[in-house]
Amino acid sequence: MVELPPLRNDLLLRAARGEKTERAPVWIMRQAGRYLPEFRALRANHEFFEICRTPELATEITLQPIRRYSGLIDASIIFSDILVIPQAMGMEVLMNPGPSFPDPLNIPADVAKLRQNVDVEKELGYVFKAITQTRIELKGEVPLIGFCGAPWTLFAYMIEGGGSKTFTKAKTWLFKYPKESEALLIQIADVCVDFLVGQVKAGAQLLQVFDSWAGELSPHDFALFSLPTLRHISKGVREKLANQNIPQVPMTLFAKGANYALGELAQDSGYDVLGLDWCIEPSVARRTVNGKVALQGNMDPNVLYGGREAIESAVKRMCKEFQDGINGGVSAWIANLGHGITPGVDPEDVRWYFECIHKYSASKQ
Ligand SMILES: Cc1c2[nH]c(c1CCC(=O)O)Cc1[nH]c(c(CCC(=O)O)c1C)Cc1[nH]c(c(CCC(=O)O)c1C)Cc1[nH]c(c(C)c1CCC(=O)O)C2
Repeated sequence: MVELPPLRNDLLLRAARGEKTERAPVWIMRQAGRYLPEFRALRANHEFFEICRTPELATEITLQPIRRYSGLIDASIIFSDILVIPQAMGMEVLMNPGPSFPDPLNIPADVAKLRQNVDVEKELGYVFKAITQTRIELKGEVPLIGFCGAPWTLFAYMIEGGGSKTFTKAKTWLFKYPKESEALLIQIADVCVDFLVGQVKAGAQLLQVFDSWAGELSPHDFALFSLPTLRHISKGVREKLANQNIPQVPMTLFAKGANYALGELAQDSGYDVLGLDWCIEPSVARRTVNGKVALQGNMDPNVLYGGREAIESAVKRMCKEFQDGINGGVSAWIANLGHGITPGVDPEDVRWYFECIHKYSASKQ
């Protein structure tokens, strides 16, 4: 491993480990994205996956929000996409403008077309290079988050061939071919484990798993088809890091829409932080997880379209909901949105959001 600059702002890592912090660390999902003019300018000249595969470009985009919001933002997240795993498994994925798979998995026999035993160094080494380069260029200003998609969410894309409103095809697999589905889900989870371990080796300081479609499953089916693969990932990553004498990093799970499973996820899923969407009151989430994990979230991203007053009052209320009442500080909370930021938000309103988090989450000594 190359020598990387030491971290100068560890607020995110302390909160992720469950510590009370002087104020909430803050970052936003999709913080390097289309709402930023500097992103759109670079994106105008390059294909989406070309940027992902070119470490210099991925590094540059990762750093854009860090530069713009220097001193206000407490984490960077490597610029990439959850769909690089299906690509590593041998599938073609286009982005036009949403993701689309020209040749999705139609029947279980199609799984044979996938690359077995994926060599992540070979297929995804470009992400590792981007991570190391970003760590060097960050000069320790904020920690760098690595990530991957959760098996159920990736399975859904690989079978639907893109986004979906009904998930009919993916669910046909679950209910018609449950054994084959479980096998494919674990096959994906194994790639996730190696990919996440490789990201830590390259310099990622926290890992986040995105189960964006968790809320499409019933609680029963989430427990049957998604949760075992999420556990497989947390356990597998920790074991592989331990075996290779690599220090552990905190792990976050964002299972969007799976608020029904919060209690169980907090108990024993192996994640240190649970991400929340905006459909649950923070105070309810706090009671449910009962101090067993840190929480991340959860303002509705659309509040950012509502102007400064709306943003301030939503942040103020959210901070109060997450506060533990001792001296107004926050315990184990990472401020974020409840999902990714969308195009069209004014970057200056995002600055205001960060400023409000700093103001209202600070402990009053
Ligand atoms: C489901 C999912 C995807 N990708 C991702 C998820 C999980 C999180 C979530 O639920 O939103 C995760 C993701 N995608 C991207 C990141 C980069 C890091 C970050 O800034 O958060 C991360 C963490 C960049 C991106 N990924 C994508 C863009 C925009 C594409 C563009 O530049 O044209 C960015 C900045 C494209 C993408 N990628 C995906 C979709 C559905 C789309 C198109 C629609 C959309 O933009 O929201 C798949």
